[in-house]
Formats: sequence, structure tokens, C-alpha cells
Amino acid sequence: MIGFFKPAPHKALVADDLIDPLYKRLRWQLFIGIFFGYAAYYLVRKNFALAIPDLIELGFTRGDLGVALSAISVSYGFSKFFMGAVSDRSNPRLFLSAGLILSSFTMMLMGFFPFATSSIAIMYALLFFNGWFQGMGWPPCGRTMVHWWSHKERGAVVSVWNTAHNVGGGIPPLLFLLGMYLFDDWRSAFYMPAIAALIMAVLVYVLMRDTPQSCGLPSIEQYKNDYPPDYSDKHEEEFSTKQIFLDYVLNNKLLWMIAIANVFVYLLRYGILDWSPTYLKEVKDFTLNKSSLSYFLYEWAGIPGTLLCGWMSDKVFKGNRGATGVFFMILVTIATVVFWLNPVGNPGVDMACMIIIGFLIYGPVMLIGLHALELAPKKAAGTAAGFTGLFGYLGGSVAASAVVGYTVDYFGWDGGFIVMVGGSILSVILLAIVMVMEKKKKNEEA
Ligand SMILES: O=P(O)(O)OC[C@H](O)CO
Repeated sequence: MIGFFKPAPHKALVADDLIDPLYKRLRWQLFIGIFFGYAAYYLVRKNFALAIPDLIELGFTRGDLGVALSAISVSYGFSKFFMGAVSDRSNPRLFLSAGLILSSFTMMLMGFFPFATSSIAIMYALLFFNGWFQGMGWPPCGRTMVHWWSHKERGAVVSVWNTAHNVGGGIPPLLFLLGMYLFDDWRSAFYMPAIAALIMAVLVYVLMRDTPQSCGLPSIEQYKNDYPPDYSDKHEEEFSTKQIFLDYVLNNKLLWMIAIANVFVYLLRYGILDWSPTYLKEVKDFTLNKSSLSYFLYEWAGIPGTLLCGWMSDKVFKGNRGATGVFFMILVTIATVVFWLNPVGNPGVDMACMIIIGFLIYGPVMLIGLHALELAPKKAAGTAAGFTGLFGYLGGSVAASAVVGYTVDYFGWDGGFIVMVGGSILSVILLAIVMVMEKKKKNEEA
């Protein structure tokens, strides 16, 4: 498999006067590839949720469907890490398109063959595979960004790219509505996003390239004269899987810290996302339309919030990702407390809180990914980001579904919010420790 995906060979350097225009053109081309490519991954990430009401009518219970849905988080968490290691040794042009094709085929199977949705076991297995294929999305995008944008540019580029998942995440309900209009078939919740994702996979293949050197260009560090502090020529060689895991990921204390912080950041991200419709309906008397609007605004408020966070991280906090994370997590914790304690009868405040939480939470989500990319040499960057994803999904996302759900069952909504707010406070503490550790490391290097 790695043979099929193997990195593109380096080419002889193009003439000096061609370097700048070619770099500029390819950076735009690649950015479009990874932006729309990753947005397309989200078309076929959570579209199963849209089919749940019809599956309930077929006789499945909410609990069983919830278990099937959790398969995606579990396998995605593992895959983002392990496929991250494969991706670090693969050509993103093939890797990114292959994952998208496999994921959309899985969703087509569920849409076109009733057998594929005939039991929870079959759905669990297919969603597990889908989560695995989904794990082939983030790492090749990360590999592309660290190879084509230099250290100083990354805050901006990663934060803009990171809005792709908010863009993609909002589209499946629209495709589903179109499918219902055209075919009057609830299974279009599966195949409409899958067809769109398949078309996008072709675009990704056309647009994507591997490293600058594979296009006859110098490394980005040389082109921008922007070298990370510990840079050496070794950073241009592909690493073995053992080197990636043992030398650059598992022995990296800072990476461990941000990965653990990511558990609590994802607990809040998915805790609010998964439970706000129920909370707003049961506690705040929201209608379905109003809670759906809040959900949509939560996702899309993440777009300006992420951009502001990336800008502040580079310009205000001068590249200190830990400090920026602390700042945003403190604010989002306050907004969550207001959301929790706001008495019934103030829907404007609840709606505003949803928007503010969405605006603030996706910045730290992005920062942890960006920070992970920066904590490892570029040939191990996908695995490093995948490592934080492993913790975010297996710890945070699964806990957001299960721990928050059971806590609310046993201790009411106050209990659920105490778990989420407590987690946010822990993430602030962990990110503050990261900030101190990084400062110490910088002082030692100076
Ligand atoms: O939750 P993920 O793995 O789709 O990642 C979302 C953001 O891109 C994190 O940087």
C-alpha cells in the first residue's frame, strides 16, 4: 500500500526565474485542493446523522443508532494517528483522493443497498470503515501545508484552511434537501453527499502535488529563507515509520501535553455540538427550527473565530500557540458558564452564547493541530497532528457522547455542564503548562 502511495521523486530544479511564479501558482492550486478536499471529507463524515430519523421509523432505537454513530469517532481517532504515519510517507495527491473515494463509496453502499442499513452490526462496521477512511484526510493536508508554507506563514494558512471543515460540515443537510426534492428518497442523505464527494476527489487529484522538490522547486525554508530553530538537511529526507513514532512523536513531552489538552477541547466542541439541540429543547423550550438555527450558527461562527484566532496567534501572541489557546479557552469557558446558568426565557442570550462558543472553540481546535504540526519535523507532521486527534476523538468526542450523556441521565444538565466546564478549566491549565514549557525550551535554545 505504501508502495502505491509512495512520495513523488524529487525533480531537477527549474530555472531561477521560474521558481517564484511556479511557487506562487502551485501554492494557490494546492490550497484550493486541500481546502475543498477537506471540506469534501466533511460531506461524508457525519451525514449518517441525517438518516437517523428515518432509521428510527424503520424500528431502530436512538441508543443503538448512537452506538453505530460512535464507530466513526473511535475509528477516526485511531486512523488519524496511524494513517497519519502512513501519510507522512505518502504522496498527498493519491492519499487525499483515495481516502475521499473510499469514504464516498462506503456512503454510496449505505445509500444504494438497503442491506447495508439492515442491522446495527452492519451499520457499525460500515461506519467504522468510513471513520478509518476519513482519517486519510487531515494528515495529507497537514503534510501539504508544512511543505508549502514556511514556519512564519503557517498560523495564517492553517487557520484559513481549518475553516474548510465548518464549510463542508454545513453542506450535507442542503444536499439532503436537494435529494429529497429530486428523488423523494431519505437514502439520498447517504448518496447525495457521496456523489458530491466523489466529484471533489477527482478535483483533488487534478489539483494536488507532493513536495516542492517533486515539482522542481527548492524547499519552502530555502525559498522563504524562514528556517525553524532546529532545522537541518535531515528534515528533507523521508523518515522510517519507527523514526517517526519513536524519535519525533512518542518522546515529545509538549506533544503529549497538547494531545491531553485536546481531550478537553474536543469534549467541549462535541459536547455542545452533540447535546445543544437536546438541551435547548428540553431545558430552554426551543423549537426544532430555532435549535437547528443555533446549531448551524455554532458551526459557521467558527469560521470568523478561527480566522481571528490564527491572526491573533501570529500577530498578537507572536506565534505562541499555548498562550493563544489559554486566552480563547478562558473566554469559551466563561461563555459556556453563561449558557448553562442563563435562566429559561432569555432565548436571545442562549442563541448569543451558542454563537460565541462556536466562535471561540474552533480557534483552539485549529491551534492544537497547528501546534502539533510545528512540534515535529515536517516529515513527521501528519503523525504528530494525528496523535492529538487520537486523544481528541477517543477521549474527547467519545466522552462528549457517552460521559456527558450518562452524566445528564444520572445528575441532570448541571452535571453535564460541570463535566464540560471542568474539562475546559483543565484544558486551560494544560495549555498554560505548555506555554511555560515552550518558553523554557526557547530560553534554553537561545
Ligand atoms: O476534527 P478534525 O480531525 O476533522 O479536525 C478539525 C480541525 O481541522 C482540527 O484542526
